Amino acid sequence: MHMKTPAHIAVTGAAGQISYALLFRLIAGDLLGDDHPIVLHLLEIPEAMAGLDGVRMELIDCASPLLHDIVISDDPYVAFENVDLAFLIGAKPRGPGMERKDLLRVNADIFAIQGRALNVAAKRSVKTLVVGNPANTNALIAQHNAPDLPSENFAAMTRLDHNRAVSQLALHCGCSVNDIKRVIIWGNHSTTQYPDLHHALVRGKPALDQIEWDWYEKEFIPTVQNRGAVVIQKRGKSSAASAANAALEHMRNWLFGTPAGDWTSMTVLSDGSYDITPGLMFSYPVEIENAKYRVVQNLETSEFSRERLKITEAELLAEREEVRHLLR
Ligand SMILES: NC(=O)c1ccc[n+]([C@@H]2O[C@H](COP(=O)([O-])OP(=O)(O)OC[C@H]3O[C@@H](n4cnc5c(N)ncnc54)[C@H](O)[C@@H]3O)[C@@H](O)[C@H]2O)c1
Ligand SMILES: O=C(O)C[C@H](O)C(=O)O
Repeated sequence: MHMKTPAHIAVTGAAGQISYALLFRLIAGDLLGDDHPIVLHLLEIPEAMAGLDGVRMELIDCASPLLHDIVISDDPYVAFENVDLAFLIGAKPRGPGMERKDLLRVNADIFAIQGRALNVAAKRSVKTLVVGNPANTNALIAQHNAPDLPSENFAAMTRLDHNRAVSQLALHCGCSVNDIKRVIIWGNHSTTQYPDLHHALVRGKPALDQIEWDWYEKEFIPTVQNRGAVVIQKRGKSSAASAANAALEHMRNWLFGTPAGDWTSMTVLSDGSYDITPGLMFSYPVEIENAKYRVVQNLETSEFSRERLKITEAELLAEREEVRHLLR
């Protein structure tokens, strides 16, 4: 088989639990395929470098034909040198009883520093996915601190919420996830997010004609909004393997496109679509072609939807005020 030129992939928080679920899938070819070698660029804080060395040893112990090299560092300028893709995962997770925005003060600086490092060190075409919470506002900080990189190459992850919504709907309808299309997560990766089924299809027909409104409003929406907290309650730790899976699927769609007739949810810089303040990192339905996303336009929004879009927008505006000092 003809092997391609190695792709350089940065992963931050590389000794953490999401990365532990992601890295081994990357070197198994789950993102780029089994003809695409990978150089991993792993970033951690000094205290976690010993743990990261253990992860490096395990990666080597896989004898993966795709693993071309591993760079490990506690310096983002070293870790991000020449990278094509960056998964910004490293940040503190919330514990039981916390909201994700409680992490803003602790985590925001990380994304200013890493944005500046990407701006200097990464390939000009680097695609950056922010996973660390609060993901939308952290992505905004990273993007602002990387003014020389295209702003459309920064995104935050609402794909886990999207996947949770798809699975909940499939379970309720007694069908396969393959029968579900056009689910949307709007807004913030937080409890104000709006999981919208107004345009969703189940077996090719409108979802809202096949489910009871009461279930949609009183069970489905809160279940998706609170899924992360419930996993934390049960596991004592936040979702990790499902988060790694979502990060991989987000990046795969971003690189290779969304399937015909469907879209995905991705947090990107608002251009004012759907009357959302331009310049916020907001989750939208997107279609992707030739590695470029396009926000799906002209979807009708009911009054019920518009109210919820405003609630999640207001939360993002408030988060942005809190980190104003980190935005250029
Ligand atoms: N967007 C989503 O859907 C989603 C889903 C799950 C988790 N998360 C978030 O992802 C983040 C990571 O979660 P986790 O479970 O892997 O946490 P974890 O605590 O297991 O791992 C985080 C790692 O990041 C490292 N780290 C901290 N600061 C760093 C820095 N400046 N540079 C590099 N590394 C740094 C830590 O040393 C740690 O090893 C959390 O903020 C969590 O809330 C987001
Ligand atoms: O909920 C959390 O704090 C972790 C993550 O954002 C999730 O959605 O599982």
